[in-house]
Amino acid sequence: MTASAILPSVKRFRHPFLMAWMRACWCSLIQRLMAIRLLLSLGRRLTIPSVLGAAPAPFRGHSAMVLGEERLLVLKQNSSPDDCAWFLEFNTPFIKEQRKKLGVEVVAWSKGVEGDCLKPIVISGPSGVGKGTLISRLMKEFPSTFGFSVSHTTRSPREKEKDGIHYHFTQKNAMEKDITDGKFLEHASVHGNLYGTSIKAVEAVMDEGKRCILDIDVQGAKSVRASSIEAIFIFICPPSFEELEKRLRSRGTESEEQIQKRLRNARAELEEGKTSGIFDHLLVNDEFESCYADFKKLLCLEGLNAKKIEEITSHSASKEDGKILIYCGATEAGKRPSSIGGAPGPTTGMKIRPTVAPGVKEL
Ligand SMILES: Nc1ncnc2c1ncn2[C@@H]1O[C@H](COP(=O)(O)OP(=O)(O)OP(=O)(O)O)[C@@H](O)[C@H]1O
Ligand SMILES: Nc1nc2c(ncn2[C@@H]2O[C@H](COP(=O)(O)O)[C@@H](O)[C@H]2O)c(=O)[nH]1
Repeated sequence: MTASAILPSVKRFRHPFLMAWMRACWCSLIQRLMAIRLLLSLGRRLTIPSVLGAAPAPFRGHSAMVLGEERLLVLKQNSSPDDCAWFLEFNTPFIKEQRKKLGVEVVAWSKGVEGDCLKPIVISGPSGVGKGTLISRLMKEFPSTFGFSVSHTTRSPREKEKDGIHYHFTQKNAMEKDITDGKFLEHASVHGNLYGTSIKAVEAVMDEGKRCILDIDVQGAKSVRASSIEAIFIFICPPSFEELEKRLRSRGTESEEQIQKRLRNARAELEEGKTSGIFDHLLVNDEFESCYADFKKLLCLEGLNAKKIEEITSHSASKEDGKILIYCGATEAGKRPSSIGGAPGPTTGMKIRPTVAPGVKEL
């Protein structure tokens, strides 16, 4: 029996985060009864929130603790290290923004990702400038360092494109539903089709311990910039508009109508890429080898400069089966928590340590 099965009987007494916790987790009967008692004791009319984000698979057995006034840390029992820590956010900046935007109560899941992951890399630029070529080369040279975030799109596959590798090819209705359900980090209508980065796509790369690369358009880059994800934003420019057109035509994958549309959009994208302030770096892809060398230099420098997670002093939490998960709390009052990001993406900076006995441990 899932927690949602008991919801009708307590609908008069609703509390956003407790109800979402009960609905989303498979809690034990005792936990459910305790939660109902708590709800009854609240004695006021509250609302059931919409649950956003890619939720953990249903699980039995967990421990949980409230972190500050923003989120709940849920530790799944008997799960692999890359799937044991989840955050249910109920009052983070993202939640406040969504609440305002959607006009309803919301909570959101964010998966806890172990380690001090290096910042994801967002690459944008007009169609045909060579983003894909640069990324392929990088992935080929450093296959265990970088991982590509496989986007969803409603456009038809090109001849050599494979589902799940180049894109997740999907239908508009299905993608729109997933967007409404909060499963996407960002999405945009590009050249007449829907494109988007699912939270799962980014998590899949992080679960492999790799640095995530996103090839997305300028609108998508703007959305990621506005989110809590800390990434490096790179805009690729062509040496000239004529050369861009030449490359787009020589690729031979678009109809004349599509080429015209992409070239029209390129003018606006180039303008925005250069002037909007979204991008940390602009790279001109003129001679390929020299551009690729600059691209690598830039990533290497950023890697060295990547902000280290601060030392952790506050929260800690226990997990059964001989493992303790230590949550990175704020170091000083007023400083932001040292775990990074959060819904609509994963929360990085978790530290999971094996130990001889379960129990809460101070660092
Ligand atoms: N520096 C370069 N000089 C000449 N040709 C290039 C260069 N870089 C890439 N190309 C070629 O330009 C064409 C477009 O490149 P690519 O497909 O990588 O562009 P893209 O930016 O990923 O496009 P889209 O946004 O449509 O996916 C390809 O045929 C590629 O081989
Ligand atoms: N906002 C997003 N834009 C995306 C995503 N995946 C790809 N793109 C951009 O779309 C255009 C066209 O791509 P094509 O494969 O049809 O040539 C290109 O600029 C990509 O950067 C995404 O997930 N979100």
